[in-house]
Amino acid sequence: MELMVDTPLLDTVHLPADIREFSRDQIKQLADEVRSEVIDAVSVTGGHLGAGLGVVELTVAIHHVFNTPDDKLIWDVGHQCYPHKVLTGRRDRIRTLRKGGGLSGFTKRAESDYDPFGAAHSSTSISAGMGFAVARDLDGRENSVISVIGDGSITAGMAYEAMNNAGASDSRQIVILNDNDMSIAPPVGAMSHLLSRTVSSGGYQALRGAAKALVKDAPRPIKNTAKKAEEYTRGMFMGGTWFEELGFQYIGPVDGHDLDALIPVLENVRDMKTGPVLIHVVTQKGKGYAPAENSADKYHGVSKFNVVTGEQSKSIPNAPSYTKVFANSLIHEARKDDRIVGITAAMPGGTGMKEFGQVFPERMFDVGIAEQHAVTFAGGLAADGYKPFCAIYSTFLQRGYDQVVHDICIQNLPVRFAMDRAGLVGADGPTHAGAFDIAYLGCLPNMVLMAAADEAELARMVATAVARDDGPTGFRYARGEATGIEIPDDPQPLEIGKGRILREGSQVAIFSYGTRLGEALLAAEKLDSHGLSTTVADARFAKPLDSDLLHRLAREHEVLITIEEGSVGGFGAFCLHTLSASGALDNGVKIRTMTLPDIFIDQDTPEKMYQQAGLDADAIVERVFAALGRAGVEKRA
Ligand SMILES: Cc1ncc(C[n+]2csc(CCOP(=O)(O)OP(=O)(O)O)c2C)c(N)n1
Ligand SMILES: CC(=O)[C@@H](O)[C@H](O)COP(=O)(O)O
Ligand SMILES: [Mg+2]
Repeated sequence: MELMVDTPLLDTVHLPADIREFSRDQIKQLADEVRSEVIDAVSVTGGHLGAGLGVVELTVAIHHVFNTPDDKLIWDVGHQCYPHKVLTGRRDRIRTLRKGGGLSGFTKRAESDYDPFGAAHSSTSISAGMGFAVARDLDGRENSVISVIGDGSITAGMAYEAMNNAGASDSRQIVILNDNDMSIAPPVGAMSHLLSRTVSSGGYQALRGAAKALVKDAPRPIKNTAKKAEEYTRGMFMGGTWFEELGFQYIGPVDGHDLDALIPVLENVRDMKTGPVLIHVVTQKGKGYAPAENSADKYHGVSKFNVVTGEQSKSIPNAPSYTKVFANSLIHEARKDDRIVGITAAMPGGTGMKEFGQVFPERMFDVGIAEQHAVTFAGGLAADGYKPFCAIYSTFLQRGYDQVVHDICIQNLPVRFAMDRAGLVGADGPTHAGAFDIAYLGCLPNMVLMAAADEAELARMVATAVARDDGPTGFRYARGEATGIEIPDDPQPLEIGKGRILREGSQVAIFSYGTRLGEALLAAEKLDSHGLSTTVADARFAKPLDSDLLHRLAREHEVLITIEEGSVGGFGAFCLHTLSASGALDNGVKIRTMTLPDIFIDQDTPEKMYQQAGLDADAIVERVFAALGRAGVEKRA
């Protein structure tokens, strides 16, 4: 491995066992070297930087004090785990982060014994930790279980479910609350206010000041006692009470960058053999790297960057992102209709709700990492006459699924679900793929489902969703850049359940749903060159399907291909159900459904992932040839 930074101490460390006997000064030097290594590595890989920089000292201290991997260390979300990976035998691969065949950008069981539980969706660590703690107790083991959860992630309902259960149990579990007063954007909600009051209360500060003055020149033993008294007072003033009422022993807040404070606290907690403990650690997201510290988002997610200047490499886009098109379209519609409101679950930037909120600050709501609440909150708004657009990535909407069924569809409430990141998303890998929304929403009565094949279609689908006020609507669109085609100035609503034909042929029909349309048109060109006249149609709707169009394609062609950027059980299945119900399959049409394979696909570039998934133009051609029993086309280069 080519060393990019000067890390003489880190070079001697392969696993945490190598740092257990380090002196305090060595631990401090090691933390500095780990920080340099992470900055250098992410400058070439891109990825999540700010969160990891904020937990460098905490990571080194935990692995120094606890006997990992026997002591279980569970990271919430896992985007902050790069320092952890550097210290747990993966430094040699750290520059493969988020690349095809490389390290995952999150913790992953299959990757290391030091990753006892995978993550990426937030707020799971306390629940998982309790599972490990109870298993330990049932086995009669003595290991520690440490869950590290951020101030953003602890706002999600699942964290309260876990604390409610853990707080009432006598299972020894350590929860470290990493409070950096940031989520992806600044944190929102009452919990965030409670935490930020923790160290800033007037009364606490006054008492602290008086105590400090009293013991300023006192001998060390008195100073130490005063320090303990100060810590206890601090905890009593604030959040500590709240957590203690839940059954956790609260310790903190502790400066998460001060190893002289951190290590003794971790050692004490390690040696306590009592019930659940919550250590409130205060850190700074992006700590130790000025460009991150000084940026609004603390370099939460970055592309490759220049280490000296912090300047990120930006590719010049040929087209706006689908997110941008969504935001602009919603703003355009909201200017005409003041009943339109926008909702995000802690992702204003990623969903485009930030732009919407800049124009309509009183009509945009960031509810924190709380997708379940976001959905039913939207339901309440819709039930009382508003037109809520719930902008939640496809993958994160999974967190609010029962709310979609129970609160929205059964009551047939006109909530609009704007599902960004549909399909495969690249570097974030399987945990973030928007693979299942067609299947999990298409099976729900009352739901209308659309997929945008390009940005003009997305703009029309936003208009369609605005116009549909008699039930729930979902529309999906891909991560990243759109196609560059022109967007209508005043997009008109689509006719519900109507698809469109883009290319007429007579032997093969490709019925596409979503942005695979581009590959379908490419495949049609290739098939034509092999003498196979090919029709290409865009379904636009997975529910209700354009049944007339589907039956026409099945009736007038020898081969019918359906294709979607979704799992089995989605658009293709709906087509098969429809054709089988009418008996149209009896006429011998050779129908082949092309979906994502029934596996979780590891990270790579989206193009490579779709190639692996068998959803690119060559794969379409191959499926047609196979259906016709003809020799396959020349193998792709
Ligand atoms: C269920 C879910 N919703 C949204 C996200 C997107 N997300 C990733 S990190 C993050 C913020 C986490 O904030 P915090 O827990 O405070 O960690 P920090 O980045 O501050 O270290 C969000 C919203 C997610 N990973 N999981
Ligand atoms: C860690 C996490 O869940 C988010 O940061 C996510 O990686 C954002 O995804 P996008 O980069 O597609 O917005
Ligand atoms: Mg945070």
